Amino acid sequence: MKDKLIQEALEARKTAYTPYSHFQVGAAVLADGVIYRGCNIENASYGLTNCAERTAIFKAVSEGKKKIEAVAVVADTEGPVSPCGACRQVLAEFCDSDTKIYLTNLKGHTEEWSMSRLLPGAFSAADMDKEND
Ligand SMILES: O=c1ccn([C@H]2C[C@H](O)[C@@H](CO)O2)c(=O)[nH]1
Ligand SMILES: [Zn+2]
Repeated sequence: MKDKLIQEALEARKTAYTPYSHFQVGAAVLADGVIYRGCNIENASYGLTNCAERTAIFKAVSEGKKKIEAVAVVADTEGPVSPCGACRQVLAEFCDSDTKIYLTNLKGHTEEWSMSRLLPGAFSAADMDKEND
């Protein structure tokens, strides 16, 4: 599944919309036996850009898949790509702490991370259980 997921992330990367940064990223998430692809989608208003990881997760969730079982991300980076903080938090919402996250680059330099390593101490719904007011 690891190789398949990375292959799908590479395919997804080809659809990236990056007229501003020209930095293409691809992601793929596995949910209930189905792989959802995502690419980064930029905007003339730069801050509205959506990363590849979030595109893939949002596609899965919008199809009713709220449990992500594995993730792959690829970009043309020196070493394995490093997801941004926003994507780490969004991944944490739908992954378990031991969910495997495959980070790689075009040379095939791949690292296998866990969700909890990618974002230690993620904010979660449990943090809101306490009475605040
Ligand atoms: O993990 C990452 C890091 C960056 N980007 C995108 C956002 C923007 O389009 C471009 C440059 O930051 O790369 C992703 O999609 N995922
Ligand atoms: Zn991101």
